[in-house]
Amino acid sequence: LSPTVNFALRISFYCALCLVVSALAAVACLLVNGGRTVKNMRIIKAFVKTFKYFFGLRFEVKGLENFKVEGPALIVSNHQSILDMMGLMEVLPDNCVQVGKKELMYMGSVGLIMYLGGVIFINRKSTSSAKMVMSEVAKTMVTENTKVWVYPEGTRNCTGDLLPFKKGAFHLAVQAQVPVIPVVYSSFTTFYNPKTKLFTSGKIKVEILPPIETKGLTSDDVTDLSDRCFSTMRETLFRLSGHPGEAKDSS
Ligand SMILES: CCCCCCCCCCCCCCCCC(=O)SCCNC(=O)CCNC(=O)[C@H](O)C(C)(C)COP(=O)(O)OP(=O)(O)OC[C@H]1O[C@@H](n2cnc3c(N)ncnc32)[C@H](O)[C@@H]1OP(=O)(O)O
Ligand SMILES: CCCCCCCC/C=C\CCCCCCCC(=O)OC[C@@H](O)COP(=O)(O)O
Repeated sequence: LSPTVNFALRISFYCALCLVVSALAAVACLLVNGGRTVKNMRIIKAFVKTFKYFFGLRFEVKGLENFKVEGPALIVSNHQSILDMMGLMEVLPDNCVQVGKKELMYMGSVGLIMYLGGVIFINRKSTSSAKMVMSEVAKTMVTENTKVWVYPEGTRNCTGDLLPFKKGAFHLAVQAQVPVIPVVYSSFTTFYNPKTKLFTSGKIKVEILPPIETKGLTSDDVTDLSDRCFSTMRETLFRLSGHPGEAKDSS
C-alpha cells in the first residue's frame, strides 16, 4: 500500500470508529443519564479508551495527582490533531467539560455525543459572543464545581512547537479565581504527520503539571499568567519530545 492510501485508510477508519461508537455511546448516555450532563463523560471516556489499541498507540502518563485539586479548575493543553481526543480521554478527570468550536456540533453522531457530554461550544468567528459564553462558564464552573478543559492555541498544530496562546482560557481562570493545570502531550511528529502522510503506531508521553494558583489575580495579570503557562508548557513539550530547545528549526 502506498503511504498516501495507508494514511487515508487509517484516518477514515478513525473517523468511522468515532461516528459509530458515538452513536452507541449516545444511546448509553441517554439510557443512563437521560440528557446533557458532564456525567456522560465517564461513559464516553470508557468507550474512547479502547481506541488506542486499534492504532497501536501507547500513552505514558505522569502527574495524574496534580488533577486532585479541591473544587473547580481550568485545564489547558496543547492541541496537535483530531487524534487528541484519545489523549484527552486517557487522562480526563471527573466533572470536566471541554470548550470546542461550534462547527463540531454538526459532525453527526460525534456532535451529538459532544453535546450530551456537556461540551461548551463557542463561535470563534465572533470574539464578543465567545467571550460572553466563557464569562458565563466562569460562573457556572464555580457553582457546579466543574473543571473546564481549553486548548489555548485555539486550533490544531502539528509542528512540534506551540502556537502563541489565545487569552480566553486565562481570562476564564482569573474571572473564576480557579487554578490553572497545564497538561502537555509529547509531539506526534515521529508517528503522525498529515503533510507527509505518516500515521504509524507510536508512544505519547503525557504530563500533568502542578496547578498554578490565580487567587487574587485580576485582568491585568492575564498576560503574565498566559506567558508563564506558555513557557512551562513549551519547555515540557520539548523535554517530552526529546529535542530540548531547538524544535522550531527541526520541524
Ligand atoms: C464515543 C466516541 C467519541 C467520539 C468523539 C467524542 C468527543 C468527546 C468530547 C471531546 C471534546 C473535544 C473538544 C475539542 C475541541 C477543540 C477545539 O475546538 S479547539 C478550538 C476552540 N477553542 C478555542 O478557540 C479556545 C481558545 N481560544 C480563546 O480562548 C480565544 O481567546 C477566544 C475566546 C475564542 C476569542 O478568540 P479571538 O476571537 O481570536 O480573540 P482573541 O484575540 O483571543 O481576544 C481578543 C481580546 O479579547 C481578550 N479576551 C479574550 N477573552 C476574554 C474574556 N473572557 N474576557 C475579557 N477579555 C477577553 C483578549 O485578551 C484579547 O485582548 P488583548 O488586549 O489582545 O489581550
Ligand atoms: C452527518 C455529518 C457527518 C460528518 C462526518 C464527520 C466525521 C468526523 C468523525 C470523527 C472525527 C473525530 C473528531 C473527534 C473530535 C476532535 C475535535 C477536534 O480536534 O476538532 C478540531 C478543533 O479542535 C480545531 O479545529 P481547527 O484545527 O481550527 O480546524
